[in-house]
Amino acid sequence: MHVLVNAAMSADGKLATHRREQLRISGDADFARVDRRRAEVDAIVVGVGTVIADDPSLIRFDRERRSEIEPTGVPARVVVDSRGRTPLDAGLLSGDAPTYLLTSEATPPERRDAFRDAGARVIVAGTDRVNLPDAFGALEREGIERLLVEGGGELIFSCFEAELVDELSVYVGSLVIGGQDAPTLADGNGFVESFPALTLRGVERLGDGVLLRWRVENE
Ligand SMILES: NC(=O)C1=CN([C@@H]2O[C@H](COP(=O)(O)OP(=O)(O)OC[C@H]3O[C@@H](n4cnc5c(N)ncnc54)[C@H](OP(=O)(O)O)[C@@H]3O)[C@@H](O)[C@H]2O)C=CC1
Ligand SMILES: Nc1nc(O)c(N)c(N[C@@H]2O[C@H](COP(=O)(O)O)[C@@H](O)[C@H]2O)n1
Repeated sequence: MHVLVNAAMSADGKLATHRREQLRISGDADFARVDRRRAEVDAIVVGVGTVIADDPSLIRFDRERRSEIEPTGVPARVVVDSRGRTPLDAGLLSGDAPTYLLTSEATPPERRDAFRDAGARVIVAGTDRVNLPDAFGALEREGIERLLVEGGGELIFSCFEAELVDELSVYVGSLVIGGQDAPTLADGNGFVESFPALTLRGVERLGDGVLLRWRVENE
């Protein structure tokens, strides 16, 4: 499996304001690039914090690019949600794309059934919290080879912590958001002694911001 993390942050490293409301950090050129990347993957992944904050639908992608590389199918949507907090009327449960709910045993069976009734494919991995290596392994067995993780910061940190990330792309927009409680690119507990090593692969001006691309050097 190949895992790409892509997100947009302010010059001070924030993904959104401290109110955790969706914020347009990318400009048109970067959104068009993200749509191309979405078209190239098998699934787009977000954490339940992002679902609650943004209610994304994740069905926007560059359809021309998709038809060039993959004549059939659309990218699936995936939410990482240990306790089944995703609202049953969430945008990513509607539309034609398949949706996976990666959850844990903490979600009661009847809540899991409600997600199935809403059309989701439910994968249980972990006792209290989603075990990401196991959950991503289950996605792989479903034929999902290319994953695009869009955030938010807590999920991105966990993906790095579990050494699941192969590639990192960050669009740095020309704004300062500030706020010690605003989400950053990698939140969670943070690393203390050993840090993921990155190799810089690209620096590109896109509109009024900069796209940075790294390869992740997992051992
Ligand atoms: N600028 C950008 O590019 C983007 C910005 N955002 C912004 O980010 C913010 C949301 O980020 P954030 O609050 O960090 O939430 P996340 O979207 O990262 O979701 C985190 C939640 O996912 C659940 N989860 C389950 N298993 C795991 C696991 N193994 N590791 C980590 N999380 C797990 C947890 O909830 P539980 O325990 O209940 O399961 C956790 O609280 C919003 O403001 C949104 O707008 C989001 C995406 C992109
Ligand atoms: N690349 C990027 N740039 C920004 O400025 C953003 N705010 C985001 N947000 C991500 O896109 C999701 C919404 O997508 P759809 O509207 O459903 O297509 C949002 O939930 C974040 O994951 N991304």
